[in-house]
Amino acid sequence: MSLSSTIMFLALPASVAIYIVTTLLRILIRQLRSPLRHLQGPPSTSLFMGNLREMHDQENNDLVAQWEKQYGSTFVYRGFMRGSRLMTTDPVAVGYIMGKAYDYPKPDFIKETLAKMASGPEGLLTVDGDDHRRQNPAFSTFHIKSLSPVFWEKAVQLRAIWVDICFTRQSQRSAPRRSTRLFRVSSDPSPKSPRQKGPNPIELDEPEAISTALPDSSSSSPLITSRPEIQRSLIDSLPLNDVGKTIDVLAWLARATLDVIGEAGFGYDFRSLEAAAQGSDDSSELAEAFGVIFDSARKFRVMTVLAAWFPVLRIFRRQNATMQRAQNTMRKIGVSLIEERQSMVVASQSPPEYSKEKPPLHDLITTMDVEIPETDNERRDILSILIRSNHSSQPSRRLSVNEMLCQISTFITAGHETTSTAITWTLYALARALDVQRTLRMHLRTIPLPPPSATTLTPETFDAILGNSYLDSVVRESLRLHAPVTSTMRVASTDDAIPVAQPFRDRYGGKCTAIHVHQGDIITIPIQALNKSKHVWGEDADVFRPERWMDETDRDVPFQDHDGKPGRGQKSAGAPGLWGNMLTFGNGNSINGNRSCIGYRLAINEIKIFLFALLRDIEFSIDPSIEIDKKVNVVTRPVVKSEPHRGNQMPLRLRHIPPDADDR
Ligand code: HEM
Repeated sequence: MSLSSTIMFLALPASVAIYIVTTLLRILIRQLRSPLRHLQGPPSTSLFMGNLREMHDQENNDLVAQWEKQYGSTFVYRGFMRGSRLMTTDPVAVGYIMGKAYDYPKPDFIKETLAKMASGPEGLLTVDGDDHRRQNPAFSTFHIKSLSPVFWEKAVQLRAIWVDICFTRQSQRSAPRRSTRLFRVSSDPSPKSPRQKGPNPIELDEPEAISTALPDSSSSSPLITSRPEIQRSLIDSLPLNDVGKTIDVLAWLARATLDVIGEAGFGYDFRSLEAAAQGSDDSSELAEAFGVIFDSARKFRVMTVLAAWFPVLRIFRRQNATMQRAQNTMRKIGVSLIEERQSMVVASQSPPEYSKEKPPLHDLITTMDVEIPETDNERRDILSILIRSNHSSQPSRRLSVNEMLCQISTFITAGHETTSTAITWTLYALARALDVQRTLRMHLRTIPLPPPSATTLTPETFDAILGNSYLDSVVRESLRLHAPVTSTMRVASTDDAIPVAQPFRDRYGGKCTAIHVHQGDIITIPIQALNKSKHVWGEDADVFRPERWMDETDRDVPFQDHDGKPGRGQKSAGAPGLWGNMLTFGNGNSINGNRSCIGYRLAINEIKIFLFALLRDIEFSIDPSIEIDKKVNVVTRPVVKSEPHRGNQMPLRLRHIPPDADDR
């Protein structure tokens, strides 16, 4: 071999080795320079994974609360390669970090996972700095209340399907299994999992124990129509069934909330409920495509983590043909939705009013419920409103087509499983607390239904539902105890000293009055642990007690939700949150970066309207021997502890309670 070919032969491995060594050195030096190394915290249990493995079960074993007890409110745990990561439950520190979203953005590996999870690199969830500053105002003009009929229609459709499965088809065995790859709702999509073989996600394996959720597809019941008047008139004449049936409510709710976000987000009919109710694989093209992308991104990939440190690895990522097809489909449908809305806006608004500026940033969240003028032929979905607002803003501030496309997938990613798990956890909490469920039902029954001929509820009825204080307390309490997003992460973009409410001790016993961080340090905000903190919520912080939100004596801290309504329920000052002084929907500061949830009002209204439709005359209970665990994969979903192989599920028993029956 000649000298030059020997050099060539050695050059590649040598450069790879140099690249790896320098990157590792860079990581090591950064860790050695980080002031976080002086903080106390649990010993690392693995060289490569630090404490990450034990953290996998943190929502079930109160790990953060235990660490907090041992090391105080501010401490470090170890991440990949044993890097120190800050964890703090100090309310001032959390408020400071969350309130400076542009100085403390999401770490790259989180943004990348979210982007891959279909929200795209240019959606609101993933953009930073000026792009975020420019995009965020576009979301300020949702008129959430005008979406109530959409929530009602889907809630009633779901209710009718459940009624059909549980009360009118009892003698019938389940329909044959059908294969669909859409929304397996499984936390373990490995090939060994029984779910992987392809049964319908809402069909469980033991028909005797848990009813398969699919009705006989050969006889499509009128109950699965989405026409509310037909459903309501049938509901009241249902037979009382004392035994009831058990179904996996999570899988059904995932479909219902997908349909909602399709309609409310961009006027698209996913037909996901309808398809499942008819036992068919034939849901919409977009639902299929999103399912492919979302399922694949949800899988934990070491490659994604490694690529955060070794960016060169990104070029080796394989994009298989199915994934490519799914992305093309999403793009094709997204572009046609945008074009259709754009031409409607141009037709209704000419010439465009370029002079109108967007509202100043600090008005954004507070204006979310503002009435916007709408003509009959204007669509009210979020995309249409976004396009109208885009059209009338200065050209330099407009969203590009790519950015619009990313918002479509952002709505689906951020607004669908968050809400379905929130409703699921609420039904679960109510199933475990039947007395609370009875009280809630009593309150819901005081809200009159319109005559059977009505196609939807009146604005007054929607107002009565959304303003019902017991329902509001139940939803707040459930979202406190069962936050669908249980933690979030930030990275320090500069060296900083984070203020704290409580001084804490470093590992040498020294007193610290601020948390010093170095650029690049990673921070975890333990949303669930903060929501359950005994310092804030009292000794019964772990208990589902909606009354805590109604009790005047509990409200000793003045606080306002971002929409100006009085914040309620906190015993002492907790971390400031967007809603109800809890971090379930994150938090932000309109001046230094607001990354709080733009969909929180939509989600709350949707949850309330679903609960109203489902709980008025159906009782939800759970077999007391079933233990439910939480499993985090971006969103925190339930699993049956003894059946981890079945993936995510929430088997609840449904019993019909006629309107005039005493439901005890
Ligand atoms: C119960 C339901 C929901 C929960 C618990 C929830 C929770 C959250 C949380 C915790 C954040 C902040 C994440 C962080 O700072 O790291 C967030 C952000 C966000 N949410 Fe939600 N969300 C819900 C429903 C929705 C809905 C229905 C939509 C859309 C229509 C939505 C859209 C978004 C978007 C776009 C962001 C990113 C905002 C930004 O970074 O500027 N969410 N959500």
